[in-house]
Amino acid sequence: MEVKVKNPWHRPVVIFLACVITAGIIIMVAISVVQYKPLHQKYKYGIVLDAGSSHTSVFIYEWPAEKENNTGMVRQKHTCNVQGKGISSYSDNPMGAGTSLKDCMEEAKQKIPAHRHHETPVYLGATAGMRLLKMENEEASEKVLDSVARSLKDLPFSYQGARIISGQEEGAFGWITVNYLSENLRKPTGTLGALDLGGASTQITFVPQQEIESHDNSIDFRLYGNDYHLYTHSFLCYGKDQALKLSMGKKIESTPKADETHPIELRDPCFHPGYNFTRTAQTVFNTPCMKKVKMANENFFHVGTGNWSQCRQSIRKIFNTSYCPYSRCSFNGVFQPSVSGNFGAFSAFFFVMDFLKLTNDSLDLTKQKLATYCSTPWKEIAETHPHINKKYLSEYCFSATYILTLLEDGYKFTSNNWNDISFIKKRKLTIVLDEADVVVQTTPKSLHQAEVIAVGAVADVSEYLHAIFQIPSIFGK
Ligand SMILES: Nc1ncnc2c1ncn2[C@@H]1O[C@H](COP(=O)(O)OP(=O)(O)O)[C@@H](O)[C@H]1O
Ligand SMILES: [Ca+2]
Repeated sequence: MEVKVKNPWHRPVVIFLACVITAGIIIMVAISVVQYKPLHQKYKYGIVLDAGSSHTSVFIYEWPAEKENNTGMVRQKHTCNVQGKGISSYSDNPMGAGTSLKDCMEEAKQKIPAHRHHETPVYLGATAGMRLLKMENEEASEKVLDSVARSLKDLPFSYQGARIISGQEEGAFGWITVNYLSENLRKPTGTLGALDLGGASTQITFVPQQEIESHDNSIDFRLYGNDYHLYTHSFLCYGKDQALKLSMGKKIESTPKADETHPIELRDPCFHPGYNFTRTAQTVFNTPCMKKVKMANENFFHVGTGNWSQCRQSIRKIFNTSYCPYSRCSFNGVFQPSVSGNFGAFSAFFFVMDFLKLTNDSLDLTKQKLATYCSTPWKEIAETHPHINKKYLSEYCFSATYILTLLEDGYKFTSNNWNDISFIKKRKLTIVLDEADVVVQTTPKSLHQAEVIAVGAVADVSEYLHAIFQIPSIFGK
C-alpha cells in the first residue's frame, strides 16, 4: 500500500518559490523596460575627428534612425577637444598622436549607446599641419597617420579612414558647413561664401560671378537637388600661425646685426609696447613655409613697438601681388574672381575678431580701434585679461592686422563690401534631412566616379558623411 507522505514544507516552499519567481519576473520586466527606452530611441551616430594644425576636435553627430515624415534632424550631440597640440606636433613621437585621442574617444564610448557602437562610422580628416609635415618629412607624417588609425581601429566603432584632406576639400567642407548652418541649401535664396582661417592654411570658397580661369580652383556640387559651381582656394602657409612666422622671418632677415656678440633685436610693430621676449630663431624658421637659414640656433630679442600701420606694412610683404597669369589674382599668382555676395568668416577669423569686439564695425572703424589696441602697453593688456592664454593674447594685434590685410589686400574686400562679411561661430551643426540628394561631383575627367555617388539619394547621415569623405576620390586624387 502506498503511503502518501504529507510533506509539511510543501505549501511554504511553493509560496516561497512563487514569490521568488514573481520577484524575478518583476525585476526582469523592470530591466527590460529600462532597456527598452534607449532601444526605442533609435538614434544613429557618426564621429568625425577634425585634426587641425593646432588641435584636434572630436564631433559626435546624432540623428533619428527612422525618419518621421521623411525628415531627420541631425545634431551635433557632443564635442570633445583633445588635450595638447595637433597630431602633426607628434612627428618625433608618432605613438603619442594615437594616445592623445584616447580620452575623447572614451567619452564618445560613453555618449553613444553600446548597441550602436559597431555601426557608428568614425572618420579622421587632417588639415594643413599634416600637409606641412608631409612636405617636410613624409615618413613621419605616415607614422603619425598610422598611429591615429591604429588607435581608432582599436575602438568598437566602425573605422572608415584617417587621412590628410586636400585644401580643395577643406574649402568645400567649410562652404557646406556654413551653408548648412544658415539653412541656405534648403532655400532658393543665395548661398554664403566661406572664409576659414586656420593656423597653417586659410581657405576662401564662394559662388563666383565670372568664369573660373584655373581648373584647380573649381568644384561642382549637387546638394539638395541644386547644382553649385564654386570657386575655392586654400593658401598653405597663410594660416595665422604660419603667417606670423613668414612675417617675423622676413623681419629677421632684414634686421642688421649690431655686432657678432649680441643677439638681433627684432623690433616688431605687431606686438604691444613693453612686450619683450627672447626666442630662438628655430621657433620662426622651423617650417617648410620658409627657406632654411643658417642662424636657426641663434637667439633673438622679440621686442614690441605697437604700431598698427607699420605692422600692416610688414604683413603686406608676405603677399606677392607683382605677378598674375590670369585676368585677376588674389596674391601669389593665384586666380580669384572678384568677391561677390555674403560671406561667413569662421575659425580664427571669428576667434580673433570676436575677442577684439570687431565683428560689427565698418572697415574704417575697425582700423581705428585696432590701431588703438595695438599701441596699448602689453602690461595693461595682460592685466586686463589675466585669464586669457598669453600666447593668444600677445598675438591678437598681429592676428587682427593679418586678417585685415588678408581680406583687403589679399582677397580685395573694400570698405563697400566689408559688412558683407559676418564673423560667425560655428554653432552646433543641425542638418535637416528630407529627401536630400547629396550628390557631389566635379570636372568631366572623373565623372565616372561622380556618377556612382550620384545614383543613390543619400538616405542618412552616415552616407552623407561618407559622401563628404569621398570627395577626394571624385577629385581623382
Ligand atoms: N581662442 C582663440 N583665440 C585665438 N586664436 C585661436 C583661439 N582658438 C583657436 N585659435 C587658433 O585658431 C587656429 C585654428 O587652426 P587649426 O584648425 O588648428 O589649423 P588648420 O586648420 O590650419 O589645420 C589656430 O591658429 C589656433 O591657434
Ligand atoms: Ca581648421
